[in-house]
Amino acid sequence: MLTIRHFTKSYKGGKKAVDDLNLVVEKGDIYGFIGHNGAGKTTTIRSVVGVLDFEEGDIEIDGISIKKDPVACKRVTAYIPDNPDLYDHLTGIQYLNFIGDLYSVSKTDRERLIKQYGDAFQITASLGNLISSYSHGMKQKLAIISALIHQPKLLVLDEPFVGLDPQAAHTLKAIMADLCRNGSAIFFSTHVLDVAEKLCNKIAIIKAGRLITYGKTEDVKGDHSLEDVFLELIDND
Ligand SMILES: Nc1ncnc2c1ncn2[C@@H]1O[C@H](COP(=O)(O)OP(=O)(O)OP(=O)(O)O)[C@@H](O)[C@H]1O
Repeated sequence: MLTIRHFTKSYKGGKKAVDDLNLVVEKGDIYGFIGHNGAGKTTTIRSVVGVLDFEEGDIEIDGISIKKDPVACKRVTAYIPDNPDLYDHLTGIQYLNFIGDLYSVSKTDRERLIKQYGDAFQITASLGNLISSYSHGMKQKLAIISALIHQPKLLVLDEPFVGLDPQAAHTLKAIMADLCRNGSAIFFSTHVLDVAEKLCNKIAIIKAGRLITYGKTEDVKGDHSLEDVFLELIDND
């Protein structure tokens, strides 16, 4: 579903933020992307979703190169950034309908999914209110619902659990598992290693722009906790 080949990205005047990264996310995978601050996670994620240009390598989504046909790639991808920037002057429901229109979601699917996810995140009663009146967590829930209503083949999330209350985090984990059981793929960054360990079937660890290990969670962590493996790799590699 997502293939990253020899991906390399430098910012103007800086060293390589990501250097020769290769990764494959298959249908049904929940792939956790972990690394210390500044390791290159957001740079990779923003390039995968077509927000950031890159000079070397290629990224394919569902077999299509993001460089050759970015619109086709975006049509099947949903992206939830770490700090979603929504339209404050719209109500929650207006925003969801705007996204539904962009992705040509039918009226029936739209109503069903907004009800399903709105109820799951306990935000249905607030959807008629202006986004400017929402708390940070409510904005994050709205961004998540807007990503889910177009039923993406690939869901990409940057630090999705930061700012969510425990109940919302629990709901999101259940939805992520459900999506992947139904054949979508998820690629997400996180610093919450115990969540990554429980939720992800695959893990990649990045350090200073280079992947230092990746693969099935049980192979990456062996008999140890993911936290122990991560700390050891980050210290010793
Ligand atoms: N707009 C930018 N201009 C210049 N350098 C940047 C820019 N954005 C990121 N970088 C640099 O690229 C490297 C990777 O940053 P990135 O944001 O991808 O890390 P990250 O793994 O997402 O970190 P965090 O966990 O703190 O969010 C860092 O050295 C950072 O300073």
